[in-house]
Amino acid sequence: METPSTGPAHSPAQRTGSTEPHQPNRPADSGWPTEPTPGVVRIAGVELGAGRPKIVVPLMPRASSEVAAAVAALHGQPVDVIEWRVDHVTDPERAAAVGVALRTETGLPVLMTYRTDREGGQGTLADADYAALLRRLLRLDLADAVDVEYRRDPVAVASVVNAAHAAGLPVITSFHDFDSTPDLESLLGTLREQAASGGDVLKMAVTPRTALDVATLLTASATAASHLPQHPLISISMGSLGLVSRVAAETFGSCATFASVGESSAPGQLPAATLAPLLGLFSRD
Ligand SMILES: O=C1C[C@@](O)(C(=O)O)C[C@@H](O)[C@@H]1O
Repeated sequence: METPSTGPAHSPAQRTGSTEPHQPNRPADSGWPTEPTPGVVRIAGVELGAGRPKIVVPLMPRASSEVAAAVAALHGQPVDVIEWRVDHVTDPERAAAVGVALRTETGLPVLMTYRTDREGGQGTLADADYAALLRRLLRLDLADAVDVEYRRDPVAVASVVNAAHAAGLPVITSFHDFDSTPDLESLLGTLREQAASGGDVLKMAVTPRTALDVATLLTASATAASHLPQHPLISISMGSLGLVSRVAAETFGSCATFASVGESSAPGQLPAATLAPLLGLFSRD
């Protein structure tokens, strides 16, 4: 079975195969196929939508001084992609310095995410400032993919989507519900809207109250996997009740799953080292 990377053994040069500045998802740099494979999205060469679900580990440094320790903790851990939770940076003016420190400390691909409290994060930026911050960090080449909460102001969403795509980077659109699990039609509706707003990978993370809610999320995931085959999905039923969605991700068509190393960023995340062998158990390879 294909296994995840373990920790920050990669250097940026190893990742791109060159010592040139990192230009993710640009085939000329890396020898990646020039024709995109349908339904596969690459984050700096890590394929979402092919093979086993990829393990994404959120890191939440508040300042650049915390980056080295956060990255060191990844050593020997199964991790494919780092999610940089920009909303935890105490001063948004310092976010670029944190991103540079991350790039310096690890060659692992970086998914950049900024969330407000409604979306499970710490951020307080209004939509226009949120979009401006993400666009600035993208211009500085501090991410290999960006997450956008698609229900924000459409103008702000479009500006981030366009900036990412202009840079050759994929967009993960997200829908979070920390109170409930919408019904099946609503969940499928959010995925269709995410696709229409430019998402390459579509994510839903919802909260179950009953086992049937978990089943609803899983049904939405399996249904969308066959109806929207161009878009890899990430489907999460949060909390301990929804754990099956994280470990049986592959069974229900989810291309990635979030896991912790140290602090977790959402209810129900397992430690990456616990999750990796469980993903293997559910693998069809
Ligand atoms: O969207 C997600 C998924 C997540 O909420 C989870 O449930 O694991 C964790 C977040 O860090 C990430 O941005």
